[in-house]
Amino acid sequence: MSRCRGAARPRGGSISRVEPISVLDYEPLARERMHPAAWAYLCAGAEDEVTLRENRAAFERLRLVPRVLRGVSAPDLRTTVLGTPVEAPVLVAPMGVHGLAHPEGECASARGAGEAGTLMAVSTVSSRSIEEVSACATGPLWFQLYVYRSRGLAERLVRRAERAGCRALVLTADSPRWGRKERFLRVAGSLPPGADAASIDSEVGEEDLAPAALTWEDVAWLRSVSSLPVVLKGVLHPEDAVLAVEHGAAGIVVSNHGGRQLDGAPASIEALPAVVEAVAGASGGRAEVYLDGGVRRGTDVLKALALGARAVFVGRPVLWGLAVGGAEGVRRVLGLLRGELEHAMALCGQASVGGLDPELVSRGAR
Ligand SMILES: Cc1cc2nc3c(=O)[nH]c(=O)nc-3n(C[C@H](O)[C@H](O)[C@H](O)COP(=O)(O)O)c2cc1C
Ligand SMILES: CC(C)CC(=O)C(=O)O
Repeated sequence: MSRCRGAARPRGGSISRVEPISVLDYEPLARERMHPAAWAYLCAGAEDEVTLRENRAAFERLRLVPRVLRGVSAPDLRTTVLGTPVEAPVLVAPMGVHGLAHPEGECASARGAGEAGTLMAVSTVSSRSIEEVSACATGPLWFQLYVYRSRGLAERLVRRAERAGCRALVLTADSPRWGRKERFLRVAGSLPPGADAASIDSEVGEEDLAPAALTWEDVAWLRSVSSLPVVLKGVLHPEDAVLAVEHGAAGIVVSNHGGRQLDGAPASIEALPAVVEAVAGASGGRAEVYLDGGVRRGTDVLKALALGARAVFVGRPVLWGLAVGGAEGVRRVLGLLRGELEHAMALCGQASVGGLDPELVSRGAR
């Protein structure tokens, strides 16, 4: 399979554009620039990639029902996430090893995100250390934490993230073991250069680096070792969302890890409404709910916001932009999504991203 997704793209015609005009235009350009094994790793979903495809299909099944004659000429996209202002509710998802896409790795992505006026979540398995990324960053950072069997490592990472100025800890909850990325396993046994995890210190052995089977007590543990807000990533069940709130999570990312963990899990946009409702009941609206998985268009962002997400995280497209144009490519990908969101809001008669009506979204034509 040559592409991450199989949707038809315009063929033939005499017009060739130098500049990509949508996020999806970056995908084939990125593929040309990346090592085949790195590309397979980036694209891969788990096993049959049912959930990977479903993330997109579920967005495409939803319809936006516009409101008219509302005099909206310049929608306001600005919002805050856990108190941090961002220019638009489109954030950079934590992803490992950006060095596979560009030699500057997360340093370039963090600059691109900052220049786009948004925040980036830095993965535990970043190609540049958290200190290096923080030194390059021009915008706010969160730190994504994988808790391995070595709790000492987790605590050291938390301290370093705090010292590096990260504003929240994103605890990934959906990975008690790594998903089987068969698309990658078929083409390569290992990753090409650029895949070293620079923040993992040399004090830990290979066996300490297996993921831990976490429990809710570990959320309480994380809160006890840091005063940073904790965001729980990888929640799909509304009862887990309630438990997250009860254990002190300040935010929840409704996510199936971009279809890379449990194949057969629901699309995140389908899981979102029930989680939003559960969190509203459990926290009185204090905990923020975010979504990731399959966001490729401004209209996807608008659907997620209307269904109750405060912001979305974008994964693979950021790495496509990074592979194509370094920091500038990341800025452009985020800028395209932002521009499309603004356009979609104007067409839907929506003046601001706060308090969008769920009625804006329908499951079929009215
Ligand atoms: C190459 C790659 C690496 C990833 N690494 C991490 C990671 O280190 N930690 C994590 O919590 N999620 C990781 N994810 C999952 C993303 O945070 C996010 O959930 C997913 O990419 C969103 O879906 P999208 O790619 O369709 O936008 C990774 C995803 C990809 C594609
Ligand atoms: C397997 C991990 C080390 C990185 C990750 O979360 C991912 O590639 O999806």
